[in-house]
Amino acid sequence: MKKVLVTGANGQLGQCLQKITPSYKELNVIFKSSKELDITDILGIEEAFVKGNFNYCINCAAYTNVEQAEKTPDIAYKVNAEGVKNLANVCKRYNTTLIHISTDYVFDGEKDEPYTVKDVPNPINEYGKSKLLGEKHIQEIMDNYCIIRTSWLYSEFGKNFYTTILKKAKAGENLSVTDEQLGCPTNANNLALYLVEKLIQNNNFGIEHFTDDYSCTWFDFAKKILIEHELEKTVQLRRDKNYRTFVRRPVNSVLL
Ligand SMILES: NC(=O)C1=CN([C@@H]2O[C@H](COP(=O)(O)OP(=O)(O)OC[C@H]3O[C@@H](n4cnc5c(N)ncnc54)[C@H](OP(=O)(O)O)[C@@H]3O)[C@@H](O)[C@H]2O)C=CC1
Ligand SMILES: Cc1cn([C@H]2C[C@H](O)[C@@H](COP(=O)(O)OP(=O)(O)O[C@H]3O[C@@H](C)C(=O)[C@@H](O)[C@H]3O)O2)c(=O)[nH]c1=O
Repeated sequence: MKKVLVTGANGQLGQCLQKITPSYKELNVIFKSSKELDITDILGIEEAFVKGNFNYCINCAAYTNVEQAEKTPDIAYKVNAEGVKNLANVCKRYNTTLIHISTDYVFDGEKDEPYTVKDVPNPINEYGKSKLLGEKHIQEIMDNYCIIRTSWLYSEFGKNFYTTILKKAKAGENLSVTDEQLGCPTNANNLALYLVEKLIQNNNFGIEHFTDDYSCTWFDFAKKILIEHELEKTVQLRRDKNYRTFVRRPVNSVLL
């Protein structure tokens, strides 16, 4: 039986993991929400690990509000860099393998081709910079880790592009969506399945990229969402070249 701690358990990916792990009898998974375990609280983490005997920690905890991170970067760095550093230190001490989730936004988006794990990150916004610092802390501190970069996560849980577009469309709002970014929408349920398979196979080292293997623009993705819900005839979807946003985002963040 493998004992696994999941941090940030009430977020999107955490909830996808909560949905599937009960059917894996070889895993004993302990889920901790931000209220139950704050990764910026060193003593709290220590207390969880001293009692825990965890073989693995899957870190789903993060500050993911890209717009707000640009306005108040301190909170993003506190969670995405310092919080991750805390986890890396404690995982090392208790011989726990850390599986950490990172993002396509560590890249600057200027490449004409998909980004591989060999490409050098160069984030262009505070969220991406804070996530890259988290990656670096893990690499400096640990040997037993897996950093999985993914992109454009969506699911039925929480606030993400999919649920936002659907909510707007169902409320009858006309949509205006940027076609200025290219990336890989990834169903968080698929990532959850991949993570569980990794735990079972004990196959967990270094940096990886995981996506659903097709790329499109946010505009294309919005169109797909409308079609899936048979809303394409009732809602007007407009291509937007100047969607109002405070933050620079990578133009191409397709991961290979
Ligand atoms: N969403 C996306 O499109 C993508 C996400 N990722 C990465 O995937 C991972 C999972 O993302 P996702 O599930 O979508 O994100 P969510 O924002 O849905 O979930 C993140 C969770 O982390 C929790 N959290 C925030 N601060 C802390 C803290 N100090 N201690 C413990 N928990 C905390 C949040 O709790 P609370 O709500 O209470 O603040 C929330 O439940 C993250 O690392 C993210 O960077 C990568 C690529 C794309
Ligand atoms: C809701 C909406 C967004 N947009 C634009 C804004 C943005 O450029 C893009 C996507 O919107 P979002 O708010 O989902 O963008 P964003 O928060 O940048 O999404 C990112 O989140 C972080 C956590 C990641 O790690 C990334 O992989 C990526 O998923 O679409 C529109 O053009 N029209 C709309 O109606």
